Amino acid sequence: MISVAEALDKVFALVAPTPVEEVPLAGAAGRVLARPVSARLTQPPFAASAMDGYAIAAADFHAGAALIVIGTSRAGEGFGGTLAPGQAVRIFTGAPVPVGADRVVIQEDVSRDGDRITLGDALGSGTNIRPAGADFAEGDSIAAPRRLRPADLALAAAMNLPTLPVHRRPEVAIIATGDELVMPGEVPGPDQIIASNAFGLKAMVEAEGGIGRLLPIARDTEASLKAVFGLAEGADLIVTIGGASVGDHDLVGKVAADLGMEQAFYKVAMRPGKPLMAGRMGGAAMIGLPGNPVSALVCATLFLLPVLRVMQGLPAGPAPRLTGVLARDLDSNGPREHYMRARITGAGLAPFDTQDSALLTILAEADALIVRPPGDGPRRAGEPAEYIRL
Ligand SMILES: Nc1nc2c(c(=O)[nH]1)N[C@H]1C(S)=C(S)[C@@H](COP(=O)(O)OP(=O)(O)OC[C@H]3O[C@@H](n4cnc5c(N)ncnc54)[C@H](O)[C@@H]3O)O[C@H]1N2
Ligand code: MOO
Repeated sequence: MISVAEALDKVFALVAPTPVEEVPLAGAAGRVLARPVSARLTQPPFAASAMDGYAIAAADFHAGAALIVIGTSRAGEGFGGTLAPGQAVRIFTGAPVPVGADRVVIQEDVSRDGDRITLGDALGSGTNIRPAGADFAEGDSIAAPRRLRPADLALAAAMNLPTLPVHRRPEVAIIATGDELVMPGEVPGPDQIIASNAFGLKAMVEAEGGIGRLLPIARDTEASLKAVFGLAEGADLIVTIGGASVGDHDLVGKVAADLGMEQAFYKVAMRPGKPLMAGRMGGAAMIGLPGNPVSALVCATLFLLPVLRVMQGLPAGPAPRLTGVLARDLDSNGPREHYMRARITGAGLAPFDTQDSALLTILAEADALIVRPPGDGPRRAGEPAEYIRL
């Protein structure tokens, strides 16, 4: 059995970034910028007032100065003339600072009588002027690759970039397998349960920037599995759930091989998630997840999300790990890397008493996976431990 790190490298080797497409800013949130983009203009394009007040010359900046107001500069319409010492221009936030003015005195520090103003006794020290280019200059760039956050979109808009080059959303076909499964809302037979994993997986795929395509449930026959694999045509990645283990009805590996899958690995030294497989199948990468709900979603956290990032042009790397302290003692770990469902509490990381990989209620309550290396000795409360945030 290979380690989680080795398996992850093999999964990364199965995929490449998707092609680049140009999308309107309004649809670019969460997408990954594919190449650097440059500002088409300078911001602010002119020296601008940061406050509402009066623009004056430096020579007049002293308490009690009496000045004549000769015009107005407001955002969208500046003052066309030149200001001389002894003069002031009424100015508003965002407006161009007139030629000849060196600072803006806020209106709270000024008394006005008709066209005359007198500066007060306690004047603030700042110029209240934002120089041209204070934010960015024409040609300045946003680096790539980069997951676009709201502030990035506002910045790109300010740079006068109406569209951005991003990687196409990877399309992920999700195939649940098993005779025991029916869809939510259906009435299960006496030996049946509801297919749940695919809904969690689709949500994970979409939160990471991909498109999740739920295919019909494949039954435990070669013909049914083959038919559903056929429906995955065109996907960048095929994810199967279940049928991965060693039982007589675990057919995913066999059918995938019959359909030409080149297997990169089968079985990983991890808990949960041991019967994980991956390979390439036709034009797509394929990841075969174990059927137990927690195993499927933990494997997706460790493999599917990182691989989706790579497919969108982001650097290859494992699920980010943080360090916390244990809220209670832990027994020694076995030979597989253990991802323990845990809660982050005031006292530290508190693993749930039961770690059965079938229990979705526990996973839904968990906000961390404590990572225990293979063979890790017993641990005491208060010792540091690595974890993955859920
Ligand atoms: N003799 C052995 N038996 C098992 C081994 C082993 O090494 N030797 N490994 C166990 C481990 S670990 C896991 S994990 C499971 C994984 O098995 P499969 O991937 O073949 O999964 P299934 O048998 O199809 O299903 C397991 C379990 O999960 C339920 N399931 C499946 N799909 C869904 C779904 N879409 N939504 C909700 N629940 C689902 C299924 O009904 C089963 O209860 O194998 C162990 N056995
Ligand atoms: O490893 Mo299985 O994935 O324990 O439930």
